[in-house]
Amino acid sequence: MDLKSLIRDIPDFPKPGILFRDITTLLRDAEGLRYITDLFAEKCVDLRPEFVVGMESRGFIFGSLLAYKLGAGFIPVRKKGKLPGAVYSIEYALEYGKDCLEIHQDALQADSRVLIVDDLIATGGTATATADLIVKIGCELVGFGFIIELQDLQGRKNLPDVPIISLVQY
Ligand SMILES: Nc1ncnc2c1ncn2[C@@H]1O[C@H](COP(=O)(O)O)[C@@H](O)[C@H]1O
Ligand SMILES: O=P(O)(O)OP(=O)(O)O
Repeated sequence: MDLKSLIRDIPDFPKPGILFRDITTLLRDAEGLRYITDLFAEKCVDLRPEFVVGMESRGFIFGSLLAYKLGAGFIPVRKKGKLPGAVYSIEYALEYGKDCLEIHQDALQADSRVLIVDDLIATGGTATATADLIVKIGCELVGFGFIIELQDLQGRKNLPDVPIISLVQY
């Protein structure tokens, strides 16, 4: 399947100079959604995660689908102030700005096998920050999974040395 034809490019969003890779057009295509979910699961199954951690908000969509397929639990990492319980927080740099991510302190137990999932890796700042949270809790980071990888930005070079899976590269 030609996945790139299902991903819409929107120039200058959310600010000038950014070419936004819009996955909503992939999500609305039933065949494309099923195909990418099955492919993602096939590529990640050998990592045997007990939990998939997904970042707000597009990471929730693909992370949940993947967790379901792999028989794993799903844990949301959210933007500042969204989670109701006690949290661990971390600040991080985006391709277009700066933000803060949080995870519930009791969401994961030390030594759990965790796979981090987001829709896209650009600079790797979001994924690195999430990995720092996971490692701080004492979990075993088994890998990263992304639907899209922006290779020019070389984000994977900034990530810890674990398997990094991406399905569509630009
Ligand atoms: N070009 C982009 N299109 C869509 N989404 C993007 C783009 N660049 C970044 N994002 C979102 O930001 C994070 C990844 O950025 P990092 O620089 O790797 O931290 C990811 O959640 C994307 O949804
Ligand atoms: O649009 P979102 O919520 O997926 O967030 P971000 O652009 O920070 O990835």
